[in-house]
Amino acid sequence: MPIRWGILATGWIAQKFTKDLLVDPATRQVSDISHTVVAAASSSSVDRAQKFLTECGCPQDAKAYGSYHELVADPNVDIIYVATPHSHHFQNVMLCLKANRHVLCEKAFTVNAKQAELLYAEATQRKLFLMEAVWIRFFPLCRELRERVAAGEIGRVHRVFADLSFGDHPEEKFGNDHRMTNMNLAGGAMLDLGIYSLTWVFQFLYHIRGTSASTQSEVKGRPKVAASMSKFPGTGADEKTSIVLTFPGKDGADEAHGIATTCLRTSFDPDEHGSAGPAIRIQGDKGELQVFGPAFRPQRFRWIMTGKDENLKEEKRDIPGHGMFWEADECARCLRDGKTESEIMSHEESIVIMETMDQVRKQNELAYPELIESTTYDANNELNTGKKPWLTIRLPCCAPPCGNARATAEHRPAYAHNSQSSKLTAIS
Ligand SMILES: NC(=O)C1=CN([C@@H]2O[C@H](COP(=O)(O)OP(=O)(O)OC[C@H]3O[C@@H](n4cnc5c(N)ncnc54)[C@H](OP(=O)(O)O)[C@@H]3O)[C@@H](O)[C@H]2O)C=CC1
Ligand SMILES: O=C1OC[C@@H](O)[C@H](O)[C@H]1O
Repeated sequence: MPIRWGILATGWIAQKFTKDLLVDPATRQVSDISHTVVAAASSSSVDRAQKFLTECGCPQDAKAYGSYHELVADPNVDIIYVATPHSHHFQNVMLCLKANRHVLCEKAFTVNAKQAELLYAEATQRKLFLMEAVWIRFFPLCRELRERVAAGEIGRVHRVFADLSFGDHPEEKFGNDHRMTNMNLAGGAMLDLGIYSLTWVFQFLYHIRGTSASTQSEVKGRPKVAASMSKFPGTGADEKTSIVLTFPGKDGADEAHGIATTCLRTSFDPDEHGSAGPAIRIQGDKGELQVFGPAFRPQRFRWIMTGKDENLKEEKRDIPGHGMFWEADECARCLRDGKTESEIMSHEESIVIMETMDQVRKQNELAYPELIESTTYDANNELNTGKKPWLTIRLPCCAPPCGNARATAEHRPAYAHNSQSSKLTAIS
């Protein structure tokens, strides 16, 4: 029986994911599970949900709903894919769980770690499957690289650099209302892009530690965090974030460093031909593994071994589609096998990464509005019902401590600075 998916929200990534779900698994040599889409919901309108189903090529009898509440109540849905902005994830996922639905939720999983803990606790208590959709972890390429590094191919890993940055002009490309920059939608480079840089660091300095003969002597532990953020003048969301993580070593020795960076103004690949080199470098005492960006959809890598000549030959792994089906396959297998979490993206690791990002934000005084930082679930709040009056309300950042040096008087009438409480402040 195919796994029956319900899609919650009908935006950009929902469309990519849904089309991937409908790709024949045989094209990726998968035959043990399959997927179908039985419903989609839009908080905007039922027409939008219907249009989405049609455009994605979903089965004719898939149901279109004009609210998230109707979707979660549909008994034909096995698992719901949550594809709203991160600001909404806590409320939307809890809505699904309270209706006893399994869930795959887009990254960043939540706005803060406490929200993540509450969701995972609710899922565990209800024996429901729940996973953060960090899709790259399920790429065959990433599985292979984790295995080869865990097997000791580059020796003990001492340092990982990882970057995901876009060289856009964010004022022009996103403005102040887009989810990438809008504080009300938990905008900013770190939660959206930096999470991939962190994922690369965590895969090699956290996830695989202690899992093989070669990493058994390594300690697995939460990193120390030191980070710097610079803010986007229009809204105060982070536009540049650089994080240095120190992972513990045995008896205080052999610590490893992870350097995760993200930026909305400089590209990981300025000429779009790869001339800038690898976006990810995993450095061990026997050599270095380099992975070419984008960090969110890697296809090429190379090994550079200490003291060897034939080093620079690249290897490539093709993706027969967008690449989101591999995480969906993992969900299907977990449901089939009665698992409530995936070992590849565990609840615990998802929480540790959220805690890391909490620390980065705290060190840099970045707080989101109370509505979206809240850990109080409310089935009927606007994040679940799709009433969006608050979208026109902007949080601010034209004065200390937001650090927005470029703000000028002309910004000020548009924004109400409220850094003390982070509450939304209405503007006319
Ligand atoms: N894995 C990946 O490669 C990617 C993951 N993402 C993640 O997916 C999530 C969504 O991103 P993306 O699809 O690009 O975003 P979009 O803005 O394209 O879509 C978000 C959807 O959420 C719903 N929504 C509900 N309330 C709001 C609101 N107040 N403002 C905006 N949208 C609202 C809307 O659907 P409706 O009206 O139908 O309810 C909207 O279409 C983010 O968390 C992002 O990090 C994004 C891109 C790539
Ligand atoms: O997850 C993502 O990956 C691709 C990016 O374009 C997008 O902004 C981000 O959300």
